[in-house]
Amino acid sequence: MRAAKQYPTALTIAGSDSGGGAGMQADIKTMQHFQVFSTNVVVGLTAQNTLGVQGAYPTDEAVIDAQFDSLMADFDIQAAKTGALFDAKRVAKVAQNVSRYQIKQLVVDPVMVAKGGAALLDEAGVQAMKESLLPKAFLVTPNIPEAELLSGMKIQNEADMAEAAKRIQRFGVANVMVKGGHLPGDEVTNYVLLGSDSFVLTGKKVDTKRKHGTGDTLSAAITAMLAKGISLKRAILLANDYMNAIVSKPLYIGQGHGPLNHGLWSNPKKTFANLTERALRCQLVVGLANVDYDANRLFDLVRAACEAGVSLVQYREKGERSVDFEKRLAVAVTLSRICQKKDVLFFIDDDVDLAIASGADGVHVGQDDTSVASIVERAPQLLIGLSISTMAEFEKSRSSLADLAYIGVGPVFDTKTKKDAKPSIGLAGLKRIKEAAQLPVIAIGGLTEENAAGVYEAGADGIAVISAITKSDNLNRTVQKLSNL
Ligand SMILES: Cc1ncc(COP(=O)(O)OP(=O)(O)O)c(N)n1
Ligand SMILES: Cc1nc(C(=O)O)sc1CCOP(=O)(O)O
Ligand SMILES: [Mg+2]
Repeated sequence: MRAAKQYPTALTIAGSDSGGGAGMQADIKTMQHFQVFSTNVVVGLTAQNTLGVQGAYPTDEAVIDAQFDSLMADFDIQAAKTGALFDAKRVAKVAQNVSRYQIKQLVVDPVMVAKGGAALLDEAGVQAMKESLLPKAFLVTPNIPEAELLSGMKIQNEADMAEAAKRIQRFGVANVMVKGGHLPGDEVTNYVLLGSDSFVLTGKKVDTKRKHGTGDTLSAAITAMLAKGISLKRAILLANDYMNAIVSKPLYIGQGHGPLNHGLWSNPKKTFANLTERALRCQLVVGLANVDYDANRLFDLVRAACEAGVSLVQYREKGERSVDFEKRLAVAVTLSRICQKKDVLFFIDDDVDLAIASGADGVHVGQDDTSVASIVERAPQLLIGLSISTMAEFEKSRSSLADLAYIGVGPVFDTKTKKDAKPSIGLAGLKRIKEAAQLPVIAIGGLTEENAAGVYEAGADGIAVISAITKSDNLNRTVQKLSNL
C-alpha cells in the first residue's frame, strides 16, 4: 500500500449533471465524503433533472486538452476516473491525455447505456472505448448492458458475468467489476475479476427510485480510495459498503429519480425543507382499532395504501382496547418498514417515545399533547404536525409554527371516527386558517372522495383521513380522488 498523502487528490473526467445527482457532481460529492480532493475535466454538459435529460452539450476537444493541461501543470493526481464521454472523438481525446500524462490508476466507468436502456454512447464510441481507453484502464466497472456490449455476449447469471469479465480483460484491462444491479433477484450481485483472482460481492437491492447516479458514485468511491493509497480489492469492498449504506438512506429531492445521499446525511428525510408538495398530499391515519385489532390486516391495508399512492401514514392507536408499548412498537416498526420501501413518510400520533423508538419520520400532536418545544428539544430529527381547530388555537400556536412541517386543521366536517372531536369548522373555517397560515395545511375530519375537491378549493395542501381509506371499496380510486389528482 502506498503511503497516503495528507490531501489525496483525484480527477473525474466526466459530464456535468445539472440536477446534481449523477455525473461529475456525484463524483465530487463522493470524493468529498471520503476526504479526497476532486479535480475535474468536464467532457460535456447536460441539462437534466430527476425527471430526465433535456439536453446534452459536449465540450470542444481543445477545451478538454486545456483542462488536462491546467490540472497536470499543478496538481499531484493519484487516481482518476471517467464517466460519460459523449462520443468516439471525446473518448479518444481523453485516452490521448491519459497516455500523455501517464495516469496510472484510471477507473473507467464505461457509461454507455442509461438506466432506462437509452444509448449514451454510439457504436463508434463503444469501439473507441474498447480500442483506446480500456487498454489504459486499471479497472473497468460496466453494468450488465455495458458488459454485454463490451463482451459481445448476453448476461443472465453469475456464470455469464464471469465469462464476460474474462472477455473484457482481453481489451487490455486487468481488473473488471461487472455490476449486476440489472439482473432479477432480491440482492445485487457484483462480479469482480482482479487479474486471475475473482470474487462476488452482494449488496442490498433497495426498492426506491432514489438512486440516480449509482454507477458514477461507486466508481468515484473506488477512485477516491485508490487516491488514498488503498489497495484495489479493499477499495472495491469499501465502496460496496458505502453503496449499501447510502441506498438505505434516501434523500427526498426532486419529483423523479432522485439522487443518492452521498454525504450520508443523518435523517435527511426528516429535514422538512426537503419535503415536496406531494409529500403531504394524502395522509392515512390508522391504528389497530380501525381494523378490529388484526395487525396483519393493518399491515396489508397500509401496504395497499402505499401502493395506491398515499404520501404519509400516521399510526394512531386510539380505541376501547389498550395496546401496550411493546406491541405498539412492534406494529410501528413494521409500518415504518412498509412505508420506507415506498418512500412514504411515517408519523406517530401523540406518542413521542414511540416515534423515537420506531425511527418514525415525525409525530402528530394535538393542542393538549406534548408541546412542540419539548419535542424539538428531545427529538429534533422528528417532523412535527400540530392540530389546530380554531383561529384562537392558531394564535396560541404562533410561537411553534416555525418548527412545524404542517398543521392538521379540523374537523372540517362531522366525523364519527373521533369520539372527542371538536365542533366542525366547515370549508369557511378551513379557509380562514389557511389564509393565516404560512405552512402546509392538512384538512381532516369527515373527508370523503366526494368532498375532497372542495377542501382543496378552500386552500388545503393535503388531506388526512381514517374512514375514507379504511372503509374504501377501491383504494386506488379513493387515494387518487383524495389526492386531487
Ligand atoms: C393530520 C392530523 N390532524 C389532526 C389530528 C388529531 O390529532 P389530536 O388533536 O392529537 O387528536 P388525536 O388524534 O390524538 O385524537 C391527527 N391525528 N392527524
Ligand atoms: C383523528 C382525527 N382528528 C380530527 C381533528 O379534527 O383533529 S378528526 C379525526 C378523525 C378523522 O377520521 P375520518 O377521516 O374517518 O373522519
Ligand atoms: Mg393527540
